[in-house]
Amino acid sequence: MNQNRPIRVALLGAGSVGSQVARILLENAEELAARVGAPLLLTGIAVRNVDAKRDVDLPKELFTDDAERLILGSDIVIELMGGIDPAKHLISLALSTGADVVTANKALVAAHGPELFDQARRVGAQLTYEAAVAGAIPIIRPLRDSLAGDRVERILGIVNGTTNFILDRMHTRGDSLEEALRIATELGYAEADPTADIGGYDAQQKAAILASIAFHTEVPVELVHREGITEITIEQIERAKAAGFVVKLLAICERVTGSDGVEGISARVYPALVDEQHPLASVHGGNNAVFVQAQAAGDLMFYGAGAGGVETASAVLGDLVSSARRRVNGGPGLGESTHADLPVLEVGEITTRYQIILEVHDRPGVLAEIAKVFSDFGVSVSTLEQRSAGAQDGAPAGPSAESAEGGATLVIGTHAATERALSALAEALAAHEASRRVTGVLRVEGAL
Ligand SMILES: NC(=O)c1ccc[n+]([C@@H]2O[C@H](COP(=O)([O-])OP(=O)(O)OC[C@H]3O[C@@H](n4cnc5c(N)ncnc54)[C@H](O)[C@@H]3O)[C@@H](O)[C@H]2O)c1
Ligand SMILES: N[C@@H](CCO)C(=O)O
Ligand code: NA
Repeated sequence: MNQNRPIRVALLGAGSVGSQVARILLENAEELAARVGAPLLLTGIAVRNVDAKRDVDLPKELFTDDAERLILGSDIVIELMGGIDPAKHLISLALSTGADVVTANKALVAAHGPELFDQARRVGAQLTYEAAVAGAIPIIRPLRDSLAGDRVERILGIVNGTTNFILDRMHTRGDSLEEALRIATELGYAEADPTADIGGYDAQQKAAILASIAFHTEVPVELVHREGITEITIEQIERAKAAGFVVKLLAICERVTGSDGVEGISARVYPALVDEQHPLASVHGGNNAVFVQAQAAGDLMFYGAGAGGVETASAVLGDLVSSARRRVNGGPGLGESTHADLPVLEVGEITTRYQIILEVHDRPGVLAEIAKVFSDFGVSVSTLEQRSAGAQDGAPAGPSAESAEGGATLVIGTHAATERALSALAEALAAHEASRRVTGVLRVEGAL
């Protein structure tokens, strides 16, 4: 029998995630109490509209539209409303009373994490956010605790379920981006405004959070280079497939040395070609995976559901149990360490590889002219494939209508070079009089 007083838990938000958290809290109350050493008492659920119809049947008397009142007197506040306002104010209010806070709000943690962590530290409270990155997959805690004695070198993550679902559908079924997004939204993966997903903003926030923890450095979200998937075409996907690649939206966080020899870090998000043999290539649907390379541990892969209400509720409840145990047993709150304070280098400084698909005039000397552009920019070609108009390569459409009148398509893979040199090269190729059209420029990541 449990002798400890109940832990008072307030829930803010009862949407996809919040309603599942409430359901599990109520259904598994006995088991959770046994694990914590005290009952977890759900004191209320703050929502916008108490009468709204919900997918999960929860006791009506728990609902309130007065979040501030609910927070006062709580031991732990779970924020699952999303957005910056009023979530930030409410979390700050909760921390000011000494309550621990659990949140899944990556937008808030990425933009205002440091000030909230500071506030938590000052009052000896704990602010945890396992669900904010890669949903159900344990990744925050492994990076912060399990790998705290190692040196993380690189993280390569598929951290947005919506875009992974879309790219996977485009790759495996030839769906359009719009059609695949519609289904991802129905499945509850997409953000309220799906621009956050397809524009890469959600992954950018997650990359900022991952890089901050992995490299013990505050990484402001605006220093994370971001490109979304809105420009990706079925043609690019098919070309990638024919060349043995898949297109994935990657969050990449790594230690890098800048051109001036300064050690720093890079955090960036963009769609990239991944070799079909790479473990990240087999991450399908709305799943996420985070591939971590650490000095002593070597390669680690964390894989599972990165989105979805009930799956994400698992991560929220894990944080809740952690805070509740601390309430029962005492001890300091988990804190963030930012002692390394490494500079975040601009994307131009990083080294990567490109695959460029270029439609050129099919006439003598074109290859030599194109090769000269590469050498002018100091970029070396690693693979070159030329396809004449109408060649069967498994790719649809391929050469444009124009190229049927005597054009050819070049698929050029580069060796590693700086992003600055590669992007200047791609621009010069597009402007070159031998070229008709650049149909695709994608980085190649995840060398095997
Ligand atoms: N859905 C997922 O798969 C997923 C996965 C990981 C993280 N997250 C994060 O979890 C959080 C919640 O996501 P969700 O999908 O459950 O959202 P949702 O839109 O389904 O639910 C939001 C809930 O918050 C309430 N709410 C919003 N603004 C409010 C306000 N001003 N006052 C009172 N109540 C308010 C709404 O009434 C609703 O009950 C977000 O931060 C999201 O980024 C979601
Ligand atoms: N919209 C997000 C939800 C999980 O953070 C995604 O698709 O991954
Ligand atoms: Na997680």
